[in-house]
Amino acid sequence: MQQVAASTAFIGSALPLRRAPSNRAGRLPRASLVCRAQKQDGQTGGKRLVASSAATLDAPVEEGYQSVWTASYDFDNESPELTKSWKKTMKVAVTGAAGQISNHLLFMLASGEVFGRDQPIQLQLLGSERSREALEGVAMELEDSLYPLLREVQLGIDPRQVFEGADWALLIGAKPRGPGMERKDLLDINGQIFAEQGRALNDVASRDCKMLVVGNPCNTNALIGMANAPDLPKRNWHALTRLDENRAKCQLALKSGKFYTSVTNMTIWGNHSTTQVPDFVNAKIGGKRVPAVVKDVQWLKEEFTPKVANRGGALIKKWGRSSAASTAVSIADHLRSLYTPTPPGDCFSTGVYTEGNPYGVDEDLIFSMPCRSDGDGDYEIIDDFVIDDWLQAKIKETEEELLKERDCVGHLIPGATRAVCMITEDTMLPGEA
Ligand SMILES: NC(=O)c1ccc[n+]([C@@H]2O[C@H](COP(=O)([O-])OP(=O)(O)OC[C@H]3O[C@@H](n4cnc5c(N)ncnc54)[C@H](O)[C@@H]3O)[C@@H](O)[C@H]2O)c1
Repeated sequence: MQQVAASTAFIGSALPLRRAPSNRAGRLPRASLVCRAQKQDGQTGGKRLVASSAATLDAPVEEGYQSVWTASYDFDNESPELTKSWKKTMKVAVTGAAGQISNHLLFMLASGEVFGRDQPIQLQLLGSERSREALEGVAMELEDSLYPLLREVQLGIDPRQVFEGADWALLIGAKPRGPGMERKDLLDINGQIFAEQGRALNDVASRDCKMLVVGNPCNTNALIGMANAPDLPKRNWHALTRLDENRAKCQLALKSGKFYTSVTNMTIWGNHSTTQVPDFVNAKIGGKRVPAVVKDVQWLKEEFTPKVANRGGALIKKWGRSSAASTAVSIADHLRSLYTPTPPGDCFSTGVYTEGNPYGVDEDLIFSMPCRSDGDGDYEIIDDFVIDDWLQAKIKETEEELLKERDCVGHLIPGATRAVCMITEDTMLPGEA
């Protein structure tokens, strides 16, 4: 018998979940709940365990202490060789965990199809006050799915607790644009969320934590998060543009009549907005440059680009809600691209910090660029893309939009020299109708 103890924190009244691996014989863990009270230790800054007792979920907690739900368990393991082959548990924090995108993504993460079938994970799920109940529902579904790699699930509404020790933070939760809300208001409202989450990650996440911002406007939210997390590596911040890349590949495959896997070296430049630039100049179909295969240059310039950039809005019109499944798939693709060596001559798109970029883009933005990886979780910007006049002008346009966005959120960026919002036009996000 091997004993494994794990602890999980839920602040509030929800039931924590945990999953110890079942062994080959299919035995499941025996779980027992223990309620603990913890208080911030004034001297060390760490948490000090002050009480531990079997208790009910409603047990009163002394003032100044936080109630922390801890699940600990024993389980029979007659197959130690199996667990020896597993990697160290990866802690993956997900925000907006009760939302539409997460509803698809969490199950992909727990199944092992993203980080690998030998990679146990712990999910640390952040919801908003309003989504507490829904979050518990999500957790119940995860528990019922019996994923052997899912070792533990933590639920909470305080980023400082949910991000504790995170190796990855998938920052999906954000407020949608309400009726009559202008883009600059959205930038401010969501920017505040990401400033707070950046500070929390800075304080409690793993020192090598990687962040993927999905919540819109994702490039500028990532910039705000990064600026508020000075102790974490800036290159570890990503903004999701993989959905746009996938959409672009789909359109080129449809136009050329070739299977989508033949579309390679496809990148999206710039902002995840309607100014994004799907790059058909460098993309290839069957190893040939796109314009050599799709000879209709007018279609490439005038139809392909807006089709990709407005795909989200078109989908909302048809379906009445925004893309969630394909976004979750693109998040999984994004993560896999960082853990799989990029084939020679190919690339993937991600919004990354522009410091030292080889394309002359302003050096203090989160900007989508062509990247490659050795499969170690890190990446490099590919420096030999051909930038013709058409591409140059388009890249400039999306860069200018991001510079304006940055000025609008100067009040959320420590040390920013400009905080003047000059956004008058109301550019849409790709997911807006
Ligand atoms: N980058 C991309 O390619 C891309 C694609 C699609 C959607 N998005 C964006 O992703 C975001 C989420 O989309 P969705 O469809 O899942 O939305 P959703 O409304 O279904 O879910 C969002 C969830 O986030 C929660 N939330 C709000 N503020 C929070 C906070 N401060 N902390 C934690 N949780 C919080 C909400 O309660 C809600 O449950 C939106 O901003 C959307 O625009 C980005």
